[in-house]
Amino acid sequence: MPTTDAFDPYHDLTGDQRAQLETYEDLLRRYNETLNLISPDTTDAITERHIVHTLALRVRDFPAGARIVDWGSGGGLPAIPLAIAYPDTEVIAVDSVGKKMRAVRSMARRLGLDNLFAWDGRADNWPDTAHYSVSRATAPLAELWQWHTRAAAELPADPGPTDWAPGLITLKGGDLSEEIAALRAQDDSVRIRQIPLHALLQDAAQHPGYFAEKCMLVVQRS
Ligand SMILES: C[S@@+](CC[C@H](N)C(=O)[O-])C[C@H]1O[C@@H](n2cnc3c(N)ncnc32)[C@H](O)[C@@H]1O
Repeated sequence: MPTTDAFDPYHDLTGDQRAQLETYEDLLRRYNETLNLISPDTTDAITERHIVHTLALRVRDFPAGARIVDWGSGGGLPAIPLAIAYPDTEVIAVDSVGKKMRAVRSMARRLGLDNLFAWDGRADNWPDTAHYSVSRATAPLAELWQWHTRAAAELPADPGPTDWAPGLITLKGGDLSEEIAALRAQDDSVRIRQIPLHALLQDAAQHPGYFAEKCMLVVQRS
């Protein structure tokens, strides 16, 4: 894993990928005028609050051929930034609100993303499999882990040295001790790691204070 003070969430991205991320920001702002995809308080800081935040997941990589499901994707976060950053993966946005998934499909089409799919329905009914689960601000950890384990498939090859091991990687905020305890009570075979975002994003964020209470929680089978 890169040292936290050197991490750049945009590392390795081509000019085209950076342009796609900018276009996504514009689309998100525009679609948000009629749909509740992101909090209106954040539309002036989309890069930091939504793109940098979700690209923190790039502290490790997702290998080519991986299938990544984003539970409760809303306006495509983190699904769309990941689909842009990892064009050789398949990313599936899942959300129970049909109009949000229609917006995600429409944005994906405009962005020329053919590796991004959107499925509308409840997460526990998703009928497919994935190697990785990601999520931001959707459900308690124990519930996310249930969704992940029901859908989890084995990676066809071992992940590379800079890749995530298969599992759940979720972005959360606040005091997580109760959520973590609830997951341990449900399944004591899991390994849980907490990565604080304040240190990780201190060079990438204009206002690192925003990430003071935020972290990435990584859950894997031990
Ligand atoms: C707070 S929003 C977060 C959206 C997005 N992940 C983000 O970070 O901007 C939570 C989303 O999860 C969806 N959601 C909540 N429970 C769900 C469930 N059981 N199945 C599918 N989607 C769900 C909601 O419809 C909502 O769009």
